[in-house]
Amino acid sequence: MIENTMEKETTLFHHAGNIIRTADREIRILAKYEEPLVVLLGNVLSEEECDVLIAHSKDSLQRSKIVGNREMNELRTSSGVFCEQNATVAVIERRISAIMNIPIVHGDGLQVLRYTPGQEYKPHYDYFAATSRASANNRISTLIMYLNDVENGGETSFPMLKLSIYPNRGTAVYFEYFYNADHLNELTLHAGTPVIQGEKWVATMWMRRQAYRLDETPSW
Ligand SMILES: O=C(O)CCC(=O)C(=O)O
Ligand SMILES: [Fe+2]
Repeated sequence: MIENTMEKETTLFHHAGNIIRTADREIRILAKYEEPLVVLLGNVLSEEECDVLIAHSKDSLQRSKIVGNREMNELRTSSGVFCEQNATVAVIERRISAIMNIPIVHGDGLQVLRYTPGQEYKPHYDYFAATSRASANNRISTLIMYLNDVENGGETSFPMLKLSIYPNRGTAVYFEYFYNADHLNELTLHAGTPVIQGEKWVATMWMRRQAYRLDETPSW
């Protein structure tokens, strides 16, 4: 793709046109915020895939409670698990890799979060601070997939862009934050606003600059 002459920074999102054709699905581009790039995507997951991810994670959430490694912090009050591999997860990860245009071994793994009423994810960045050890192989892009329709609340909001994405089953939001101009990265501050009514389920993939996983069939 030919870059704009207006000193536009590089992007990984090289998809032209209205549709991203992956091996098994046509993803629709619904909306775009140009800089920092935030793209709303439709038809990312089928209803069945959403259900499989929720059911699969429900079990793991249950198990992690039994083991007692309950996670508690003020920033994020939802509960989350990294998905164990299965056939559906493998198919979804291949699709995610095509959308994000990065090999899946750069990914942290598919994390599923569940929010109940009152739960939220306060404003944060997905990348690590330059001073942290994790920043040696920092995150560069995010895909948040919405696994269910939420009755009320639970938007993903970008307060500095004054932009809110409402959770709709099967859709996703993509954004990236490896700009040379740091202020653009800082504009990707985002939050999962409190769920008011119903439950909210999302699956998130964070990509790293370099390979992160050892192979394509890790066990978390
Ligand atoms: O739940 C949301 O809308 C936001 C999730 C999020 O920011 C993340 O998983 O990094
Ligand atoms: Fe986030």
